Amino acid sequence: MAKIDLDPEFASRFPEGEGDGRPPCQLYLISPPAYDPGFPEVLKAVLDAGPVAAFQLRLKDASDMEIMRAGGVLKPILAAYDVALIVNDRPDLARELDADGVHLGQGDGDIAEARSLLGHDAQIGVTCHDSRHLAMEAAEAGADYVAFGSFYDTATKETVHRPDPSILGWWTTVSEIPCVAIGGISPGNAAPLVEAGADFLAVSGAVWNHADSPAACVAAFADLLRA
Ligand SMILES: Cc1ncc(COP(=O)(O)OP(=O)(O)O)c(N)n1
Ligand SMILES: Cc1ncsc1CCOP(=O)(O)O
Ligand SMILES: [Mg+2]
Repeated sequence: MAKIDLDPEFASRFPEGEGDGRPPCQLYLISPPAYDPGFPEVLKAVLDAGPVAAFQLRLKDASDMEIMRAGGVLKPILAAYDVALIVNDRPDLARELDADGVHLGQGDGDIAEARSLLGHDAQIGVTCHDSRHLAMEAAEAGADYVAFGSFYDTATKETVHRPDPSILGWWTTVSEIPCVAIGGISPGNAAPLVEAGADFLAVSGAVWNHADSPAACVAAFADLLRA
C-alpha cells in the first residue's frame, strides 16, 4: 500500500551530520473541487509529469455516491503510480473505498474513531491551522501527519488562520511525524515553506488552474523540489 509517512531507513542513508534525518519535501495533491469525467486522463498526465506522494479526494459538494464513484475510478490509477489515496472528511467512505487514509479537520470527527474504523496502516492527517497546541494534541492522539495553513491567500477555501513558515521548522524539531503545508501554494511561492521544513506541500488550485496545464505545474514543482 502506498504510504506517505517518513521512511524510517532514510536517516541512516546520511553520514552523521549530513541531512536532517527527513526525506526531501514531496507533493501532496488535493483534487479539484468538482469531479469531471475527463479528470482521470488529466490525472494520468499530471502523474507522468513529476513525483506525487499523495492525492486527496476533496469533493465538498458531492454526494456519497459521487465520491464513491470518483474514488473507484481514481484508485487504480493512483495505485499504479504508488500514490496514496486520502479521502477528505469521511473515514466511512475511506473505509468503503479501501483508501490509504483520511484527512480530518478540527470538526470532522475523532482521530481514535477513525483509527478503529480504518486500522493501524491507515494514514490519518489532521488540520492544525496555525496552532502548535493542536498539532501536539493530534500527534498524541495518533495522527500520521499534521497540516498547517493557510500559508498564502487561496480561492479554494475560506480561511482565517495564517501561520508563519517557522511553525514548520519548529514541528520538525519536536516530532518525527510529517508536517504538511497548505494554502495558496504554487511553484513560485513554495520555496520558503520547503526551506522552513515542510515534509509535504498540499496543492490544489495552482495545479488544476495552471495557465499552461496541470502537468506543467507538477513539472515545475518537481524542478523546485529536486533543486
Ligand atoms: C492536507 C490538508 N490540510 C488541511 C485541509 C483542510 O481540512 P479542513 O480544515 O477539514 O477543511 P476542508 O478541506 O474539509 O474544507 C485539508 N483538506 N487537507
Ligand atoms: C483545503 C484547504 N485548507 C486550508 S487552505 C486549503 C485550500 C488548498 O487549496 P489551494 O492549494 O488551492 O490553496
Ligand atoms: Mg474537513
